[in-house]
Amino acid sequence: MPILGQNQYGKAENRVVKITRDGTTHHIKDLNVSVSLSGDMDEVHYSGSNANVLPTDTTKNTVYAFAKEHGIESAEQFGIRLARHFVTSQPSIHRARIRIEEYGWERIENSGEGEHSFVRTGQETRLAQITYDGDTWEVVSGLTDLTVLNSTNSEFWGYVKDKYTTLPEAYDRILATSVSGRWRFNWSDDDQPMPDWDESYEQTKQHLLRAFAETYSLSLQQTLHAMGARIIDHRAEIDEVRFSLPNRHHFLVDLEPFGLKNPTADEAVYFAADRPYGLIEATVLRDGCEAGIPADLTNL
Ligand SMILES: O=c1[nH]c(=O)c2[nH]c(=O)[nH]c2[nH]1
Repeated sequence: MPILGQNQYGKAENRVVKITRDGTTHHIKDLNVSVSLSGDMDEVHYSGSNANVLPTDTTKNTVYAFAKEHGIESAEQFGIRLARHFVTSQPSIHRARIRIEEYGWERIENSGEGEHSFVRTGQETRLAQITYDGDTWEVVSGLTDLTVLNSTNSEFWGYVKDKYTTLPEAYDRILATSVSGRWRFNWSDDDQPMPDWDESYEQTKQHLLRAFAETYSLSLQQTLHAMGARIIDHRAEIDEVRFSLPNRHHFLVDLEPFGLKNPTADEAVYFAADRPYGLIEATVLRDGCEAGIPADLTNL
């Protein structure tokens, strides 16, 4: 009989919005939570016996009940609580992986009573993935869709040229990307003090933004490394950072046909291409640590 391989199951994309009322000032948490469990699941696959199966519907209910019962302190904290619950409460479940996307909301200042109006932030989506096997924790946090641009301090030249190379060397170009990043924490067991997840997230985001802004770039690869290195150097709780950076090319438009010089000393007009795009991906590791974040971030 063919043998069952790796398997996992759970409820994906539970959309949880929690409003907390502090008098007339309200707070909002907006998450997309995916639960994935594995354990003694041979029988349900081989014979259809559901004796070991906690229904995916129950995992969904647990997400909502925990949001009410325990609150959502941070995406990581919420994921840790859920993972611990599934693994410790069900003998047939040996491993839980919780993936969370968090959408940001900003307050709209209004002149009416109370603070209860919000606008979705156009910035990044925050990400967290928590994996627990009853013994060891792995927490990988990150973000996606954080779009950044430097309008100077970027060059690209001195590259390999073959008979297909047409790219002109650039000594002053736009460097733009939409940052997708993941970082792995070295917190792995309950005896270690837990990081302050929100503080860590905010600081890590500031470090990667500062490194992007402050690096005089000779390639997006160099900028990527500077972003990762700055995080490793400043955040002791993080051992590994991986980025996937699409190079959002901006091409100077040829305006000669219209008798216009482009660029001029103080103005330039670009065509912002959406595809194809260069895709620059790399991991930056703390010395002596092993990589754990998969090469393809869509697999995380
Ligand atoms: O920063 C860059 N890195 C590359 O590898 C590359 N390749 C390319 O065509 N443009 C760029 N820019």
